[in-house]
Amino acid sequence: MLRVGVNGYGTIGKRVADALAAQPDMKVAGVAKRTPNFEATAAHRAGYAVHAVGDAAPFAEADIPVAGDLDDLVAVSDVVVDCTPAGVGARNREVYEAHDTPALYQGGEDAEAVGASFNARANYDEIARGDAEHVRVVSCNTTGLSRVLTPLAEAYGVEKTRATLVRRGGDPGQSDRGPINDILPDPVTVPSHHGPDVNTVLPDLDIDTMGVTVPATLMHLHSVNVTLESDVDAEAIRETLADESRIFMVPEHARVAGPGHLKELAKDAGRPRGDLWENCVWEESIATEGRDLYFFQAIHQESDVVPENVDAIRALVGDADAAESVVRTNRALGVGRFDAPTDRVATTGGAAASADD
Ligand SMILES: NC(=O)C1=CN([C@@H]2O[C@H](COP(=O)(O)OP(=O)(O)OC[C@H]3O[C@@H](n4cnc5c(N)ncnc54)[C@H](OP(=O)(O)O)[C@@H]3O)[C@@H](O)[C@H]2O)C=CC1
Ligand SMILES: O=C(OP(=O)(O)O)[C@H](O)COP(=O)(O)O
Repeated sequence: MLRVGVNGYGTIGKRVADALAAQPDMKVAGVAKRTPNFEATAAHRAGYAVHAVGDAAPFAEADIPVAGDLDDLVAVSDVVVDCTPAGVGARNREVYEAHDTPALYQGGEDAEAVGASFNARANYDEIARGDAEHVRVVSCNTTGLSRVLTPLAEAYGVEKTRATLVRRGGDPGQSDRGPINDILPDPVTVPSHHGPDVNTVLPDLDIDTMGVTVPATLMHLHSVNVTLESDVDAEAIRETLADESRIFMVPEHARVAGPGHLKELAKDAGRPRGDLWENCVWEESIATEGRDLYFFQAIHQESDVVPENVDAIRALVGDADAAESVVRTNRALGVGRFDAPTDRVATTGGAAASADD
């Protein structure tokens, strides 16, 4: 049983902790946080040992028992998943190294500084075979691009990818970043950092990306053009992507217009926090013109990296291979499954859809 510490219990950290707790081969050794806010209370109520980073007194005032400090958490962890804000993880590395404890970092950390980057579909085996002790799980947009481009490259060869990322302005809970009322080239420099970030896990891929930030919070939206190495028809692409466990092929009959509907679908299906761990690719958007492929996909930035963190732990210290880990992670979380009535609509058309047709 792998004991995993989670340092930083916010948007990503709390989701990673819950995903780890669901795994048959892992347990949450504890979580660390600086301030005893509502999330710290929720962590305590979820049964996670709460460790205080810095002054522990405010936790006592908030009736949150403290199991120790960050050092104490690392001492009882086989692996630590750092989910602190961008750039903070790099500062925590020395604590993990002092305990000789392998650690995962998130996409906000500098790829060069961490040294190795991870995406289960793109490079699980490379990380598992390697000797990296500190690995960065690539960010949500890079996760979404890597997951879809890897199978396309494997099946057809990819000559060039061009993607425009319409990025949400901030997460629903990030009120300090709003209110937002603009449309920004972001970054205004082209290509954006996303292409090189994809190259940290797919080094040979020729990809250019552009970023735009908009007044939205629910999901990112990608407009993707891939020039393949051979002519292909849209049906073959649909079949290839439908085989990917972490790609949800949004069917036309579901009448999903955008992230608003997708989040409703996830909540109706009883997903925790309305999370969508999968890339959401609109089936009807898939179009081909000779060797050129076009499609739209939506990425739930708060959760698509969560199963990746679970797999990255096994790649780092576990004994499972890529296929085993992904199956185990997906099964424990319910990735690719929508249990409520929407499941019938999403997969087979079901009674609801036929009534509408
Ligand atoms: N949100 C997103 O859309 C995505 C974020 N990421 C990446 O994930 C990482 C975390 O982001 P996110 O979860 O959104 O950030 P949040 O701000 O939501 O959460 C950060 C957490 O870390 C805690 N924290 C802050 N400083 C420290 C510290 N020194 N030690 C321990 N805990 C600390 C914060 O609470 P407190 O201050 O109370 O301790 C909070 O619990 C970043 O690298 C980000 O780039 C990746 C993909 C998507
Ligand atoms: O979109 C993200 O990063 P990315 O666009 O750099 O891949 C992550 O969701 C983090 O975004 P943020 O830095 O706007 O919180």
